[in-house]
Amino acid sequence: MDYIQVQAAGPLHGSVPIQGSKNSSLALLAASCLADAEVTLEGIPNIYDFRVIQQIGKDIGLVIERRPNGQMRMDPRFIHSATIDPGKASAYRASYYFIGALLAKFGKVTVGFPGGDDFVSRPIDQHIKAFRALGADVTFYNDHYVVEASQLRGADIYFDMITSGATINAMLAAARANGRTRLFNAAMDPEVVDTANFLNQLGARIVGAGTDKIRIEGVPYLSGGTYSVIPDRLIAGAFLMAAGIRGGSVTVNQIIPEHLGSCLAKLQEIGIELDVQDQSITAYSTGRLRATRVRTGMYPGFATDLQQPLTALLTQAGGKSIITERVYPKRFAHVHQLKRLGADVEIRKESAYIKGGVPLQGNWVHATDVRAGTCLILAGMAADGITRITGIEHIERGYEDAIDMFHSLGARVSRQSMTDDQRQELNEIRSQ
Ligand SMILES: CC(=O)N[C@H]1[C@@H](OP(=O)(O)OP(=O)(O)OC[C@H]2O[C@@H](n3ccc(=O)[nH]c3=O)[C@H](O)[C@@H]2O)O[C@H](CO)[C@@H](O)[C@@H]1O
Ligand SMILES: C=C(OP(=O)(O)O)C(=O)O
Repeated sequence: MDYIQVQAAGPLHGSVPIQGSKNSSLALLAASCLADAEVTLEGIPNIYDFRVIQQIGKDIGLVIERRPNGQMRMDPRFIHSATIDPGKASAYRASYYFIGALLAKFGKVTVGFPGGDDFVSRPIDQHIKAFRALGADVTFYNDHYVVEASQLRGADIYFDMITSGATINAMLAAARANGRTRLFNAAMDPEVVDTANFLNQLGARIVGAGTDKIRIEGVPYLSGGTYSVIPDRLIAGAFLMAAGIRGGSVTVNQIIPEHLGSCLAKLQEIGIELDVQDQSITAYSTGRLRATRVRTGMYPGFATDLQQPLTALLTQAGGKSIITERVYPKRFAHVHQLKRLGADVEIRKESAYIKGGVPLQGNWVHATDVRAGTCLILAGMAADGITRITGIEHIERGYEDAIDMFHSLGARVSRQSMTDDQRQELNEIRSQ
């Protein structure tokens, strides 16, 4: 088994190019099934979830060919099945997009329940509600569910809460439905806008993405084309935070700064200086940070996926910080690991109370999900001694090359193979 080893180093310096957005890529890869011709997607990161999609593609006849520089050729014309293997569907979260993407063409889609980061219960009732509103029947079985509609028809859909996944899925299904669909209380995330832009480039008629009301006129045909995925705002945010934890300067390149508005405001509040350019941001920090209060929220609020690296950062900010998690109120698995490094954090209801400025000490910790992984790498950079992080597979769900990226900034981060002695040490720790 491999683990990530992190040791304290001097200030970070350098710049990193930011990969294409994981969450947008997952939507675009499925959305390509809606096309009636070949599609080329650019900037798709080579991450674990993508490799699962490649296997699903093979099963259903979706041609997926990876070319150099993150370019993907997708040919949906040979899809012969809309049955997604439950095991593969459950290996990641966004497999639910195959329903929206295949329903109009096939009339019946079978798919396993979504997997992905298992930090809390993550219902899909709003996806189901949207499919039913569009005229589909949904039947649940033990390890999969079946969505059927002989003819999807446009409808007005009012989401009970703001959800990016259900907004995108409803948009996919409605793109080729009969008539007009209107989505109310829609998510405004850049990934929603990216999916709408992609579909519109293929000939879809989607208006209003990026606001809370989206109107979709269904079309009978979608052409092929070439499209570049947006950069990953969540990875960019985490690297800017890395500058704060050790001091120094970190530039994130090839990004869209507007996607990071609430994150940038918060980083400035805690004492990180920012130089924002058209497609890059540099964070400067002396390592002296101020405590703050943060509430996560759906876009343009502070992203729940940035809450974990921010928690690591705030363990080093003098004073008391409070992070309130409003999107997934129990998403605090990383806090238990931070405490193993000596962090003083207490969870009460949906909030983490952090006493900052407490020295951290290296230890074995486990990344339970992709963002917990980033949090622990950052915390390890601030800790004395060696921090060893297991659960690399979770980090690889989101990052193409996290270790090299941190390493290139001067961080002492490396991948190591576990020795027999270490395995025994870890077993002893886990049995305590
Ligand atoms: C693959 C992907 O894009 N994952 C992202 C996506 O997940 P995902 O699309 O699953 O998350 P949603 O935006 O749907 O969830 C937002 C909120 O709505 C709730 N909800 C959602 C759907 C539903 O049917 N019922 C329901 O109650 C959720 O529990 C959560 O409280 O957005 C999350 C919130 O920004 C991010 O953390 C994930 O990284
Ligand atoms: C929660 C996340 O991903 P997923 O929804 O794919 O599990 C994430 O990217 O932080």
